[in-house]
Amino acid sequence: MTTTLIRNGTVVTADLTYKADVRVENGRIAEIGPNLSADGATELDASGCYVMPGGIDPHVHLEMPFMGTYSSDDFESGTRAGLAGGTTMVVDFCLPEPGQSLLEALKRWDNKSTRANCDYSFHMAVTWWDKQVWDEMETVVKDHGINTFKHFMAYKGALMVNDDEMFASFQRCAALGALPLVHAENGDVVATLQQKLLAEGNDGPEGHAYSRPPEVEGEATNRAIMIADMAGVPLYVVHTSCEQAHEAIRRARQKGMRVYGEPLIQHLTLDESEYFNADWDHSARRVMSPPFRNKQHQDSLWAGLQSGSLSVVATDHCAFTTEQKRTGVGDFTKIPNGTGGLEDRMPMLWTHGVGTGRLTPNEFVAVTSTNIAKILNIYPKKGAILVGADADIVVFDPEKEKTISADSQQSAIDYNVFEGKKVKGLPRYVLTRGKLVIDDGAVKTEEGHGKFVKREPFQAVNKALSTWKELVAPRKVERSGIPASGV
Ligand SMILES: NC(=O)NCCC(=O)O
Ligand SMILES: [Zn+2]
Ligand SMILES: [Zn+2]
Repeated sequence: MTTTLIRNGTVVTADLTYKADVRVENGRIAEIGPNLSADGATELDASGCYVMPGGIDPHVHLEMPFMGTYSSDDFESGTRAGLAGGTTMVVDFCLPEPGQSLLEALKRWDNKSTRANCDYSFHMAVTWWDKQVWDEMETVVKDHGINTFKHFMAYKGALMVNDDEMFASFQRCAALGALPLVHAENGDVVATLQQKLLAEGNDGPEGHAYSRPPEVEGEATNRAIMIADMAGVPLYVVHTSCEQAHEAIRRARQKGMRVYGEPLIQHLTLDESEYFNADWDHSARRVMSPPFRNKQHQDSLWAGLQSGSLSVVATDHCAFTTEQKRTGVGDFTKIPNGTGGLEDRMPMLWTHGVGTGRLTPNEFVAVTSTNIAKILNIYPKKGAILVGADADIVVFDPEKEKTISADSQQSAIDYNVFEGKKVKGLPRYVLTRGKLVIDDGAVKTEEGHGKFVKREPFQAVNKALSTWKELVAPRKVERSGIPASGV
């Protein structure tokens, strides 16, 4: 493999900013320092740019079977879109059908992902529960390198699990050194509100937003946090969209609980007015769960990123075409839930975060890459600019501008929820394990270059929690002089 020298840039990591060149050899970072010699390396000029760890998007659904169809970006177009925007690793969700073996489902995901242009990993979803699932969770962790398990508290009658199943699975995660994830919405309340709205003739896409008020998310988030605490396991809450859910996470963290919240770039930058557009297609294209919220909720999410109560910015990239969305004409509950964002997460967050002074460049790196690398137990292989780390690097030009448009995007769908938004801050170069794939606007991705990233269990937080749990476990009180039974 070629040697590459990234020259004259400013290295920005989650905790440091300094001028240095970066040498890449055999897919890894080989040397970092001032004025490194070229030695026949291909040189990339990073003058005026920041040299940062490539983004990690821990929440994507590529070719996801959902609501009677499949999301339209697969591992090829999805990872190409990610790379174009500076994201060099994605984590998808393996979804067993109810009753299906977790290991069977994994085979399907292994087949789909061979087309990936960048490295990837999987979360395993727990979509049903019995002894087989309990058994297979161990194989998933120990033999397949998957240390995260997702639980849907919504999508009643499809992916949803109940509290008893969730508690059992969380306890299993604790024993295996794995991290449970939750989609936190009260699925029973949502289902009831959906039926009520439809009965009242409220069948348009705005009905989707009305059926999922912030309270259904706040309640479920708090419930999941309490269940995780009782199981003695950390918790990761995906797509945190509102103050009610953020409040529950903030409160738990202040009490010392290990709970991580993940806002999406969509919730940070788009609001609920999208659902009241007179154009049905416009609103339906933005139907996702949880729905977009108002400005107060957005302010809460930004504050969470600034103060550290929220940890990661993701996309939940789950892209459906306009035609697919139209399945829900006359019944909003049939509109496939999901929006795109993989190509736009980094530029949109830079523009609306760093560009407005809400985030520092170091905080930007933390929430797009380093924090999630630590949570997933893949740091510093990923999420770092350090000698020995994988050369997943974005050379980011803070002056480069564009207007987002579906006409020029990599995603396979026919629209973009950020259409018309101006961004300032874009990749000049992107390297995935040392391979230059975005070269000053030219896309040179290689299908199949991406490799599965195994993740070890028992990260430090699990160990700390299990030590504490053992210390405070119920213990029988040994008594002398027990009185005779009263019976
Ligand atoms: N978020 C969404 O609407 N679609 C993808 C599936 C999920 O994450 O809930
Ligand atoms: Zn979800
Ligand atoms: Zn999702």
